[in-house]
Amino acid sequence: MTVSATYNICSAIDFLAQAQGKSLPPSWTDEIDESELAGDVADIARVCKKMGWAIPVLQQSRPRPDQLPLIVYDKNEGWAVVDQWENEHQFRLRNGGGLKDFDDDLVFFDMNLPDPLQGGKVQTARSIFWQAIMRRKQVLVSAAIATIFANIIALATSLFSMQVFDRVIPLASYSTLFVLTLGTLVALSFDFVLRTVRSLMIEREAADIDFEVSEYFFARSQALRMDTRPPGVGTLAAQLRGLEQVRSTMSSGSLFLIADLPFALFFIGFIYWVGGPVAFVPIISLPIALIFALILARLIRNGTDRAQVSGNRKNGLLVESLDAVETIKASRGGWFMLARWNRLVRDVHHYEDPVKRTSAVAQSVFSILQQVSYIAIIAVGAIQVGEGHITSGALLACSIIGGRVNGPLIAQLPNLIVQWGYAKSSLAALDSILKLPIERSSGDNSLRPDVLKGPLIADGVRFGYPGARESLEVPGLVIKDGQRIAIVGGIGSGKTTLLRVLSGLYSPQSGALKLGGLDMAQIADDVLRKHIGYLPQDYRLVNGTLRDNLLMGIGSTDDEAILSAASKTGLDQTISAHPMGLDLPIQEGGRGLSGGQRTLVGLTRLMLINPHMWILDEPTSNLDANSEAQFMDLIGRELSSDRTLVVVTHKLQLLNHFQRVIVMARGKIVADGPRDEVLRRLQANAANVASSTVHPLSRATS
Ligand SMILES: Nc1ncnc2c1ncn2[C@@H]1O[C@H](COP(=O)(O)OP(=O)(O)OP(=O)(O)O)[C@@H](O)[C@H]1O
Repeated sequence: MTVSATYNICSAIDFLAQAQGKSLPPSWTDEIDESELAGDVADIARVCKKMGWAIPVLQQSRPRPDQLPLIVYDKNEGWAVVDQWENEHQFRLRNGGGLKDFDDDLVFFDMNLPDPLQGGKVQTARSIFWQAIMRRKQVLVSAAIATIFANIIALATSLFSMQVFDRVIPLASYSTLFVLTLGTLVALSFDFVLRTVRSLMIEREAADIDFEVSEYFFARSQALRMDTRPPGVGTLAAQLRGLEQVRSTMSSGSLFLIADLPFALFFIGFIYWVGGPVAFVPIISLPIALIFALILARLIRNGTDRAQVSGNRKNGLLVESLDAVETIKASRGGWFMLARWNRLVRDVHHYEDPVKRTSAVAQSVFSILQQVSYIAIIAVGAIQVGEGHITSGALLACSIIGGRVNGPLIAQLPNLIVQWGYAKSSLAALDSILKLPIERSSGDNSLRPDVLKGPLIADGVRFGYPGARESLEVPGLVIKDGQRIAIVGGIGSGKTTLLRVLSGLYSPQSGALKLGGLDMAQIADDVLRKHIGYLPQDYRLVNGTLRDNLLMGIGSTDDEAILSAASKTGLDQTISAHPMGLDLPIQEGGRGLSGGQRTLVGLTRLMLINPHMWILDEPTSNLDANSEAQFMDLIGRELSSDRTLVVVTHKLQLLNHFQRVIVMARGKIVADGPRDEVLRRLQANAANVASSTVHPLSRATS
């Protein structure tokens, strides 16, 4: 053993996830109780079982180079991840690149970690639910077996009544009654246990399925490509909330009725056995009920779809009006928003009311059907008893079991169908989210170079926002390592769009972006984000503490490092001014800090990440003169000369800090070169329009 770079099983799995380019939930190890691990080779199976992952495959032979990375267990030293063969006898380890000797006692595991996005394959919402259900086949089979037994036991009460009527009452045989009563009670307790166990099993699995499916959809919504994201955030959120509808339909008690449906045939068979022609009643009434159910499902389909769409838009409007309440109040837009709200509420009712009416009528029809079928069983049964074909006990048994066929199933069918109608509409809305393209996969195929150096080149790049005219056209742009570039231009000239595309957040519709000679679209997301730090114009914070916001996506960093970075950006004043310091609470929507303070948070984050390339969108627009001077000082002193800096600014006085200036107009680069040369051209243009009061930049670029 050359280097003893071993970890416990959890950190080895973390390293493997890194090697496979998959991201595990940050707190996944919280689910593992250390005391459940024995510190032996079986720990890997214990962890996987606990996490619900596939049990890793034991590698039987000496690993081939193409099979790496693998998790390796050494009985003396514990767990590690081997990345590649270094030579015939040694492996290179994942962390720090240490070496490990190969020996026959090492145990290798091929572990396929789950990817929340399953490789980004487009699926339907239905198939995602279905896969999650099928992964729990064993539980479902057990539940089905419990259902079979519970339904067979259900015959006990009817057989009991039959025996009491036919044997006990005529002969006053109380000892028989005692035995029968006891036997039936025992059968009923079995029935109770089986049904309870079945409910608990299904509920537990439904919770697991919910966890798995909602994780998938949340991850998917986060991974949506920024440029193709639907503009309505509230509407999108409401579409995603459709999951709740599907889940509640799935886990509702009504689902058990579906499981019980096949037993209706079994019960009809029983009625035929006990009551002969009495069975014709449920044989006729059951299909009638099912046909009514299908008609109801068709009738409400359109209504649930439209009510769902209007409901989602209503939610979108609600989110928007609460988010933009300041603007709405300041511009007295309350009535305008209220009018839109009322229209949407009316729409929802317009589509929902027919669904409710149809379902109410269906409920009455089904209730009548139930009663008619009961009366018919008694009537037909009475004739059979009268003619001596069956006993009155048999008639009683038939009426009890007839109630099972026509009872809860028929009574709840309309409700279940309406629920299912909404669930189907929700699934369709979820499908429309699944059809949206997602960011580059972080899976196995992404490139994860150890060193990412070299110019950022935009070649024939074109980008347009959905539904908008082309916003950006860059035939050729080269940003070399270490350059300090300022981007200027009039309002709406495409500066922000250029930064979004250069930072890899928005993918161009055509052309290519190359970073260090690699196609940027191929570089793994986490590698790219570490290399390129982007500070948007309006830096938003998320609910949590200031520390959460500073460290989101960075991992654990000690407070000393945070405070040191904060002192460089000027955020330290905000931290020290608040009694809770780094634990200063940030409210939902990122409220709690001023615009300037938010920018400082973003800058401090970048200081902590220290990316190779800094792309900043108007970083000083919210800052006062002091903070601006501190910022310029920061980029002058703290940013080493190999760091690249691309900054959009409207402030001409900042240009002194940059060597190169790019001028944009109408989505195109209209000037690009050394600062002084470009400034001379801008000033010449400005002189031409000296009489105008328009800002020289906007004039020069128009
Ligand atoms: N999310 C969006 N959806 C549709 N069009 C957009 C979107 N964002 C920007 N645009 C359009 O793209 C064009 C360029 O916008 P961009 O934000 O890049 O301009 P800018 O130069 O950064 O402006 P400013 O100086 O005002 O920040 C504008 O015409 C704008 O209308």
